[in-house]
Amino acid sequence: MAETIISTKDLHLYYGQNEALKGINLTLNEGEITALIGPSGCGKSTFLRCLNRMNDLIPNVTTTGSVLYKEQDIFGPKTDIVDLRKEIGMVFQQPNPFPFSVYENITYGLKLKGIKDKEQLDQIVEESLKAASVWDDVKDKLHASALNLSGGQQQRVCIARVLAVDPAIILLDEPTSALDPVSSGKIENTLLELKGKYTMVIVTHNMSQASRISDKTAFFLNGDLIEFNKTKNIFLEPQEKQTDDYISGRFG
Ligand SMILES: Nc1ncnc2c1ncn2[C@@H]1O[C@H](COP(=O)(O)OP(=O)(O)OP(=O)(O)O)[C@@H](O)[C@H]1O
Repeated sequence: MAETIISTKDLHLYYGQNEALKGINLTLNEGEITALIGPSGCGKSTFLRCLNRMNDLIPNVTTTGSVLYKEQDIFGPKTDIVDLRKEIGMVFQQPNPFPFSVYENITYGLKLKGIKDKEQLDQIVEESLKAASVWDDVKDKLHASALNLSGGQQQRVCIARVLAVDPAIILLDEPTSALDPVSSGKIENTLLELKGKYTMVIVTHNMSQASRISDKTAFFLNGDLIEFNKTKNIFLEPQEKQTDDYISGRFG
């Protein structure tokens, strides 16, 4: 039986008066990839950002309900946000490496964690870049600016940066939508290789991407979670008419 790693209970989120999430109950299992799908504006990114309290950075946001990570409510007083975001890392739509070298991008979070030993840093840099399948591309330019890499390479460096601090969960908000098909394919392969070791949640508009890489799929519509099931079931035998309409392109 797969173990639950994070679950939301009656999660509501309001931007001012606008209710963007309307009571979401969702349980994610360790080591699985879950795809969040649904038309634009239905709350996928908002939900994703709840999982590591990224919405705290947005003014005028009210959240009710709970997000239990390893059985503790992340909105509770015991949560250290910096630690939480190391354990639950995030990769964004636009590759956003820091304007430093590749090496410094990867060691940034490690130095914040107090790791200073050069040998240890070198080792984690190599391991993280290898795990993100970008080592061969960058091993000869570790000290050149990450901004000089291609978009796809930058995105894989961003994944390596998240991996370096040893997260449990990786949140990915449309990580390939700004990339060409070859780079997107490389990211997908990277995610498949990381599956099992990390729990991943990916927002995607690309139905074939969701069906290729995810174990489970959650379909959102207007702030509601309409259907959540094994990806195969969602795509082959959706239980709800709205899911069927969406995946067969009748709206959205
Ligand atoms: N920072 C914000 N301030 C105010 N309203 C917001 C903010 N971010 C999102 N919203 C609103 O919340 C709702 C859900 O948006 P969200 O970005 O979560 O949807 P989405 O499903 O991820 O959309 P997309 O697929 O276009 O990225 C929308 O009505 C959106 O306008």
